[in-house]
Amino acid sequence: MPRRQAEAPAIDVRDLTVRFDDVCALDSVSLSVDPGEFVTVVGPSGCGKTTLLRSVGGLQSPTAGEVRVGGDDPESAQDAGDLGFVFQSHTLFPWKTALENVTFLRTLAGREPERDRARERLVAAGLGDVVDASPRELSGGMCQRVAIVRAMHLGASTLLMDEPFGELDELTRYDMAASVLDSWRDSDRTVLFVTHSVPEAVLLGDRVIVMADSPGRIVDSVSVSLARPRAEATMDSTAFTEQVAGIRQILRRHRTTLADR
Ligand SMILES: Nc1ncnc2c1ncn2[C@@H]1O[C@H](COP(=O)(O)OP(=O)(O)OP(=O)(O)O)[C@@H](O)[C@H]1O
Repeated sequence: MPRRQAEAPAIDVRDLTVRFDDVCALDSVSLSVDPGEFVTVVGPSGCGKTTLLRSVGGLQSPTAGEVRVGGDDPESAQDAGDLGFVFQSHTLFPWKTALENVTFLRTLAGREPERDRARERLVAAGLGDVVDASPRELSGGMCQRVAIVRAMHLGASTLLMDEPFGELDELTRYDMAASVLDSWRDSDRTVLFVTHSVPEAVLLGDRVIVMADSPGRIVDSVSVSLARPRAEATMDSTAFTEQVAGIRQILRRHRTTLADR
């Protein structure tokens, strides 16, 4: 019998509440993500985006509610190599080269390292000259790119990305966005992607989840009606500008000021 339940959502979050002492980071959040869907999450600082991602990844226990990944609990999904992560700051192994960092997670998950393919991915990410360099020889942005390549190379069916482009300069940001979109299109991978940038959320996502704070909650889910494939030029279209403006309006409507708290 296949381990994955065919009809199960890739990610199923039900009535998830996470409290830290007197902070309600997430208040009864529910979210269902279809297999193969690319879902982006935006919201003000402190609204619980990272807590949501960490909960889906099994790195944060719920105070109440439930999280399933492909029908399993997140810990089992992670053990099976079904979950890949990219965090705001990279978590490379300092004693391994860029290439070894990319192949090592596959080995840990019991898969073939596919070194040649890993090398190709690094070259495509503009890292061809530093394949054999160690992280301490690379800039922060280069390390972050290695971490993104590593997550894509792992081949996990669900990828959780938390502000992965935060450390990258403007142009590299769009190069990496294009690379993530290419890799996603060529797979049946599900992506949950947190960003502070509404344009980035619209450029990448099939759907944008809009969150608000105090308490952290989902206030809207907006389908992105732009055709794929999308590229930097997509951002010049009127349809793109309108979607971005619509989401910014939702964010503004739910914005709390310090005086509201
Ligand atoms: N381990 C923790 N202990 C105590 N409070 C925490 C912890 N983790 C998060 N919080 C609090 O929970 C709330 C949500 O934090 P979280 O990092 O999920 O927000 P975020 O939307 O990702 O923020 P940002 O956009 O600034 O990264 C914040 O008020 C934060 O201070």
